[in-house]
Amino acid sequence: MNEIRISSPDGAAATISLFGAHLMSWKTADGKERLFLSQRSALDGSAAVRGGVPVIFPQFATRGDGLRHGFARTATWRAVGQGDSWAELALAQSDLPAATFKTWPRAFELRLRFELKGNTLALRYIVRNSGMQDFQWAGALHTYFAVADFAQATLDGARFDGALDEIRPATPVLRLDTGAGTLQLEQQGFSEWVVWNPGAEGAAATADMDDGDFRRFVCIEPARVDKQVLAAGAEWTGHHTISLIP
Ligand SMILES: O=P(O)(O)OC[C@H]1O[C@H](O)[C@H](O)[C@@H](O)[C@@H]1O
Repeated sequence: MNEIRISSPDGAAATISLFGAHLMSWKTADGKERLFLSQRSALDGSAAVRGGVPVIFPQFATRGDGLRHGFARTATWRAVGQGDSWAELALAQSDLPAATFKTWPRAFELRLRFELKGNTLALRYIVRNSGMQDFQWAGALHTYFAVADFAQATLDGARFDGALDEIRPATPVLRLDTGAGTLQLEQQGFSEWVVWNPGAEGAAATADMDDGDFRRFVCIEPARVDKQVLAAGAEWTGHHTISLIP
């Protein structure tokens, strides 16, 4: 998979794949990897990457009759801008294979911008309706945070209680103690946080995950789980900003 690397002067670094505009790795300046990536994940473009930050569009999970979690995570995006510490990728309907376009025949453009500012990673997600008709879409930034031990990690001070798949209100700020530091998660523009971990049984039933992997991550996803209208010519912007805090 073609990848872009960005870094900040203090040594933070990130890797983004054009396949899915997928953030594969984010290391803070202390050299610690902050995202989980399954060692069993297909990394050849044959399936969505299991880990990192999958970009979900235009459907969340199975809430619709389109592809599970949409097509953006398995589409090949274009790099449209890059500096040392930032990169921007785009996907429009003309980038999709005809068979995929047929499943969702709308004129759109997505833009994903990744920027490192010291120990902060800023993601900006833009959805543009470039057509003449309104459309409905749902989406998310399905972030897999690496944790030292899922049973010990806390979110806003509370431990997780086994397998979970929760939709929570979009409070602007959450604090995740990963066991290797505290991350502050901020979102704007989305409607929910989805918090997911498959637990032992779910991990064992997931082909592209090791059985014990459920201990190594928690997904906390700024999301818009239900489809909402985006008017013809309109644009939506969402932000997900993650900071390692002292
Ligand atoms: O296996 P995937 O298609 O990547 O989906 C992984 C998970 O994504 C979200 O977090 C959903 O809330 C879960 O219900 C789903 O299992």
